[in-house]
Amino acid sequence: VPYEPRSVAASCSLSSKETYDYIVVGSGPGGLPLADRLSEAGHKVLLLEKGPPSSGRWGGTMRPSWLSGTNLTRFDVPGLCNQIWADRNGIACTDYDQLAGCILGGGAAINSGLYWKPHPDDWNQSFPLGWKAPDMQAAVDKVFARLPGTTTPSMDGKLYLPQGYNTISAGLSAAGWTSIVANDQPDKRNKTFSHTTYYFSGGERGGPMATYLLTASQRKNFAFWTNAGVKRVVRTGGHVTGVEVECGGSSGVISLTPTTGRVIISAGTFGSAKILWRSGIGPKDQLDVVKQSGDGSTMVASDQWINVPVGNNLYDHVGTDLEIAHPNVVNYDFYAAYNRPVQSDSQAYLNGRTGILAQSAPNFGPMFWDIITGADGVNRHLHWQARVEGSRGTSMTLTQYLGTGSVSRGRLTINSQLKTIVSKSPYLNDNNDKAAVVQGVQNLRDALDKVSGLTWVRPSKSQSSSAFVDSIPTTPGSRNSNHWIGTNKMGSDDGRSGGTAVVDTNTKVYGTDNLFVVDASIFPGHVTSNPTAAIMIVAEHAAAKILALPFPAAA
Ligand SMILES: Cc1cc2nc3c(=O)[nH]c(=O)nc-3n(C[C@H](O)[C@H](O)[C@H](O)COP(=O)(O)OP(=O)(O)OC[C@H]3O[C@@H](n4cnc5c(N)ncnc54)[C@H](O)[C@@H]3O)c2cc1C
Repeated sequence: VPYEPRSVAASCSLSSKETYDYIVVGSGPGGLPLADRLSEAGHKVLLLEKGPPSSGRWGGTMRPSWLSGTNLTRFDVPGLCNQIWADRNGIACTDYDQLAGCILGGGAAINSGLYWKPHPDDWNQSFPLGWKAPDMQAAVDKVFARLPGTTTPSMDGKLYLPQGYNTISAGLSAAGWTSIVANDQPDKRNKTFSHTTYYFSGGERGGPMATYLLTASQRKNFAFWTNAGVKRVVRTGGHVTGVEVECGGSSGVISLTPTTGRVIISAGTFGSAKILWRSGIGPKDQLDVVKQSGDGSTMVASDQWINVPVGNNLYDHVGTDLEIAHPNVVNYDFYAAYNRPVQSDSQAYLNGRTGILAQSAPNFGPMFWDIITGADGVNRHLHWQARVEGSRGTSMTLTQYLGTGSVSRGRLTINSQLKTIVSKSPYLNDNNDKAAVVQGVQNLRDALDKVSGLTWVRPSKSQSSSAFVDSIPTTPGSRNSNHWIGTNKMGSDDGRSGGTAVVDTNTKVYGTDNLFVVDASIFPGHVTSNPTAAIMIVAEHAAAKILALPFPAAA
């Protein structure tokens, strides 16, 4: 029943004649802050989520037997996050060729919870005017006031199995890299290292589902439905009047408040592009594919199509995995913790939210950073994350992400089964991007060279950094980081007239007057580190901009 404060989502009600001031599509780190801020401002808001509930708080039920009788699911326990690699049935979206969460919370229900205040360059290098670092500070503060994050997720304040962290950080320190508290010093991301910051709280995942969604759900002017997927927006020219929703095997149209209603699409880098294409918004070649698909007979007429470059500007952190081994490193079997947990560990977690299972699998840390200035004068940011995982019992994998400053881009397209496809890989299409990755690998090898007892597994001692980087294919299968951005790029260069942008600097889709996109898909370029915090910050900033926008005059 809509409009009652609730602890679980209502089921969809397609015959409802209710109208809404805002319909927010998608409950990831983009959609949840929006839904909260818009309802906080007194508007009548409906949040539509395609997937099922995740966290026990919201009625989720997927749990191993040792969580029976609790209100916890696999999504709530940080140490069980690796389960996504073992079993993603009913959790991952099936209509993309890449991994994404189609579940309440989106990526924030299934990810490892790594959580970073962005470096000023993250905004300044690629975001448009109005979205530079000083403009974003208020939104940064709002997000971190709601969700401060922690470097010690276990409720006893201890870090468990820190041997890997200690080994690598001692090596970096000896090589002159500096220890920082990452979220206290977001501008220090050059030859620095820190403990891992998570958005977890109370020993559980928490995150936007336990903050923004919680406050929204307490308002009578807020409703949310799970298992309710949006097929397309319904529009007349540039004015959206509602959304077509599919749930429980049927479909129907949920309408906006006439004239002043608005739709915010926050369905993620793949999902938001797909909804736009199905709504007749995108490049002609992609709309032609939709026209030929099962959607064709009910698709908006071609003279109503809005030609903007949806799907271009696709990017993801370029992942490059190195592996070392060291006798001090202690491995923990997080996969076994699902069905056969070490009794003392599961009890510690259940009794007081303490121990190794309050930390993300597979035991991350340290995190470290490097900035490489390219021959083109651009500063490229490298984020490194170490985790206890690899081919040996004493291995650690050191993953390098190339983010801020990278200029390579790919393309997302849609096929006739309406599945989104990464048709042009976005990794290392630019020589200076590649040179930064190679230099970063070399800098790390130099830094860890003197660590006594450390063995390089990958690359081997004899392989050059350049040959090593060349040996890894530049395909999503070998390089993806699951940090996809960019398909609905934000900018002031209107994509209808040869520009690169799909949404303007108020996040409104060009050619429409009440359709917005707010999620990772609007990022013009990447940020330095794992993007969840940055996406929430973008959502806070967008909420303020959208709330300040005047409504169109009544016809
Ligand atoms: C395995 C994994 C690990 C990761 N680890 C980290 C990490 O540790 N730290 C970090 O910062 N980032 C991490 N990320 C990345 C991060 O989770 C994503 O960048 C982020 O969730 C994207 O946010 P979003 O709001 O743009 O989209 P999403 O989180 O993808 O949310 C989109 C939501 O929209 C819903 N949706 C889609 N289509 C429709 C539709 N048609 N109708 C209704 N609803 C729809 C989806 O079900 C989903 O809930 C990870 C990602 C993955 C997959």
